[in-house]
Amino acid sequence: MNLSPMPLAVLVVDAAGIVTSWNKACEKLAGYGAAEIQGMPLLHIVEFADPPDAQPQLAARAEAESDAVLKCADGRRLPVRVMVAPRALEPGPASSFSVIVIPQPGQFPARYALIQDLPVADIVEALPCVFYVIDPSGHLLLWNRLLEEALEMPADELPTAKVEGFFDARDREVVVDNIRRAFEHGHSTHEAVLVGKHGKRTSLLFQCARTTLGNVPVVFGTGLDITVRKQAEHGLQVRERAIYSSLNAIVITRCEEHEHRIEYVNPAFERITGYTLAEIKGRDPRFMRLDGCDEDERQRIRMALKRNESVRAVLRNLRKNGEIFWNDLRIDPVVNLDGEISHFVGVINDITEARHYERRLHHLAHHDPLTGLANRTLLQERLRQALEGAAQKGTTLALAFLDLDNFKHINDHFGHDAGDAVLREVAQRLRAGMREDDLVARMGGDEFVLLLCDPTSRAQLADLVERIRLAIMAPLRVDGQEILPGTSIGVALFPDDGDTPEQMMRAADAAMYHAKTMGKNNVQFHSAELNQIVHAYLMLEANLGRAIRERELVLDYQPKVDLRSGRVVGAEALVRWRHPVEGTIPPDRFIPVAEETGLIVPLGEWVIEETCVALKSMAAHGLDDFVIAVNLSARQLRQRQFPERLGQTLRRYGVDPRRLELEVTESQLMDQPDEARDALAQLKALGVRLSIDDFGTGYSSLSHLQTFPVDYIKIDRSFLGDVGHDGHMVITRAIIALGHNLKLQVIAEGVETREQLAFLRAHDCDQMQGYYFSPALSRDALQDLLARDTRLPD
Ligand SMILES: Nc1nc2c(ncn2[C@@H]2O[C@H](COP(=O)(O)O[C@H]3[C@@H](O)[C@H](n4cnc5c(=O)[nH]c(N)nc54)O[C@@H]3COP(=O)(O)O)[C@@H](O)[C@H]2O)c(=O)[nH]1
Repeated sequence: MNLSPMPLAVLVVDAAGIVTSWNKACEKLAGYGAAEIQGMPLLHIVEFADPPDAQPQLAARAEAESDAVLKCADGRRLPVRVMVAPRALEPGPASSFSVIVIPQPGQFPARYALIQDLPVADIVEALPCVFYVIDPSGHLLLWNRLLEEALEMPADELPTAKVEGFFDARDREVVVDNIRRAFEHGHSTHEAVLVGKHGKRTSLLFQCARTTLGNVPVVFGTGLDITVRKQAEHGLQVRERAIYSSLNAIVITRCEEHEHRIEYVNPAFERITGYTLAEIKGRDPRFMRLDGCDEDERQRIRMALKRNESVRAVLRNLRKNGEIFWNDLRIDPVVNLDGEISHFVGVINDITEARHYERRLHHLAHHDPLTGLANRTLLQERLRQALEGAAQKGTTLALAFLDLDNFKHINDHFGHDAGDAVLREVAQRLRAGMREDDLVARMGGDEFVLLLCDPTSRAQLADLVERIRLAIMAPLRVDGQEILPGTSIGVALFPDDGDTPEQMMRAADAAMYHAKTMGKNNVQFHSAELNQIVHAYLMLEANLGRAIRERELVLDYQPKVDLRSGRVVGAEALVRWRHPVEGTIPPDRFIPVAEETGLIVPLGEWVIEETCVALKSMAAHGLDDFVIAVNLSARQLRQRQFPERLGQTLRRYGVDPRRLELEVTESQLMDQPDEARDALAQLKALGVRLSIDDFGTGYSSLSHLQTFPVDYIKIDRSFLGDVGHDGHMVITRAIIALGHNLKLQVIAEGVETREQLAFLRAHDCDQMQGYYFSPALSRDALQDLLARDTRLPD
């Protein structure tokens, strides 16, 4: 080992205490040459202070400090302290020792005497920091390799460059100031960034001191590379600013023995909660909790904190002003440099607005916007829950489907605003009739549903539903006009009619359909037979459209006979459905379905076209005064474009309008007499004939009757039923007289017996129609009958 650069005096001795080597500092201190000392026993030059008889072996002095005297070459006895260090890394007896000799205080040689031989240049080069010497002109006189590396400049370029140019422009003024201060006051300290020739940036902490080289005052010093620390500091600052500026509230708690105390909250926390850091520092963050709420979430947080785990929870907290806010909270443990969890950081996201919005959306998704009632989705959810609950508890449940009667008519006649007002009022009436636990829903259009939990008995349920029906029937005024709503109600019961939502809905729907077909405005309970009826009805509905398209419908014609001449003067066209499987289906089974579904419009158009074909064919056979009557449905009559379309059809087929008769029932006319009168007037203007069918059943007032532009009235066949029945005969006679008074021809329908015929003839009725003469015939059969000029016998 080369001991020469060491400033301490060190001797190396073997286990026997013989000097094997020593350093320059030792030479200087004791004044011996190397050759003199080599091989000398240590005790010849070092005299330990302890008495000779108690002197321990050298090994025993290891790691201990002893007072001694160094016997110098010039005879001086220098008081010293001696340290003996075994020269072995492993434990066990050492084979040699380092003996460090340190002069006692006050005995030290001049400070630099020990180091004057040290290689200063090497030391400066090896310094772990930048070294520099600057002259008063601001140029470098001396520097080390680290400075060259930082400046990315070769040694020969450095002396000519001014020092301030080595720095970042922002630091130059400070640098110059600090160099000047060191010249003036002897020292200065500053941080600055050195910028290398190729852009390398090094942050340095400069320590400057003044000295003189010869006569030249200089500033010299070191620059410690603090780039890494600066970057770390910068990173910390950025993170601190980020926490400070975060829109999410951040709370940092210190955790000590499972206690959590607030140490820091950022401005967003202060803004969201209303509490300042000063107010809540040291408190447990749970002081914001809302008692009695979100217990499960809070329990999850407690468990996670106990296990030092991250946790996310959504709970309600209280702001300082007492307001509740929804807190989407994320808590994470913070590990310190020792790997221990010292803190927790909580990020609070105020999701109150989002929650409200979510709730609103949820409400919108589950409620009908017009009435505020539950919608189909919510009904299905609640029905499922209610069925599960009832099954568990063994209770009953009722589901009632309500469909407003003639709602389309309300809309068409009073306008959509009035329709909406009716729906809102009906919703209100339904709500008023329900208990807290029951549910009222609107399925869309004019369909409502009631979910009635655990009705006490079927009779009471029937009573309740009937009261609801009556409540809905109460007149209401919209824009000064009186509207009379009505409803058909179908009821299904759990467990009798189904035990799944789908079965219950189907059963209630079927019962409601049945109520419709039973003449509307009534209540029907579901039953097995009803199911079949409704099934058949629905099948009919599904197949009728196809029947029209596939031409499965046919027209038969029932002859009408002039009672005076006995001649066939016309016929009534009656539609039949030749069903490929079920055979002939009579019109009174499918016409109401067609009415209900709107299919009556295309069906009615087809009937008129078919009648035109028949009339054209008859005209071709010379029967150009023959009249065919067709039945008009209420919907057809209400259609605004109907008269125009009829005119086009007649023209297209080249049919004389006087050959076509349109039959409209008395009740259709009396439903809305003013509208009916206008519609009839337009039809009359085309030139067609008009008759009032089923006369006597629709309670028309004479004043109305006078104003309808019709040609015939047809006495309803119920009045002819029993000729011996006084009341019927009186009515029939009166209708004939009334018709003649109004200059109308009177037709009797459903004539089945000779007695009826005789009665009609006796009372001067104009025409008859009925099985007595002929049932409805095919077109060919009718043409045959006409060709043979078959007449009614006298
Ligand atoms: N809108 C449309 N309605 C139509 C059309 N075709 C028929 N209908 C209506 O269907 C109802 C039933 O008609 P239908 O089963 O054809 O019965 C008619 C006759 O067959 C029957 N009739 C005729 N004579 C007698 C008789 O002596 N006795 C007796 N018991 N019944 C008899 O009466 C029905 C005709 O009635 P009406 O229309 O009132 O003249 C019926 O309401 C038809 O209107 C159509 O194309 N469109």
